[in-house]
Amino acid sequence: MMLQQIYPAANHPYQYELNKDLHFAAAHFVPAEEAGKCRLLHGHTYYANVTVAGDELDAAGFLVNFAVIKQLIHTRFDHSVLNDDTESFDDVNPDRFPTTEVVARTICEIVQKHLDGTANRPQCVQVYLRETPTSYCIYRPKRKAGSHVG
Ligand SMILES: Nc1nc2c(c(=O)[nH]1)N=C([C@H](O)[C@H](O)COP(=O)(O)OP(=O)(O)OP(=O)(O)O)CN2
Ligand SMILES: [Zn+2]
Repeated sequence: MMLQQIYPAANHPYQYELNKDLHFAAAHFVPAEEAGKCRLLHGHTYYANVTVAGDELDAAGFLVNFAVIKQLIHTRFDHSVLNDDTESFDDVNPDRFPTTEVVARTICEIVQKHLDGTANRPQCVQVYLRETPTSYCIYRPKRKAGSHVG
């Protein structure tokens, strides 16, 4: 069961906004000297809140099915070693190390890729990702020219 929590509001111009909480267990390491003990393989239960917004609903009256958001992320990352997911992460480029920041951005990108293929094309405007009881990151994609993100 998820802890019910109020998250920081995403700034966007849309009429509808939905939020999906989900969690997954995963191991990772951060291959940087600066990461200290986190250079060693260790695990977390990640708690994510994904925010999707838009003006148009689909044929079911959804912005996007909550279950689809969970399936996209949970199936991909639950009980995985993030560093082994070479489609999203690598151990050479810091912008692809599986840090909280990069994992949050990656979740947003995975969700947006799905949304871009839907008829109503809503936007993933925020991903809140908690890695430990004391550490979390919020990723908000920048507005793209010609879109309403942001
Ligand atoms: N900006 C970031 N800093 C750190 C990240 C990260 O992803 N982004 N990751 C780590 C470690 O992977 C670790 O899992 C989390 O670190 P930390 O919050 O320091 O964990 P602790 O439980 O030791 O923290 P307490 O303050 O004792 O609760 C490190 N930094
Ligand atoms: Zn960690």
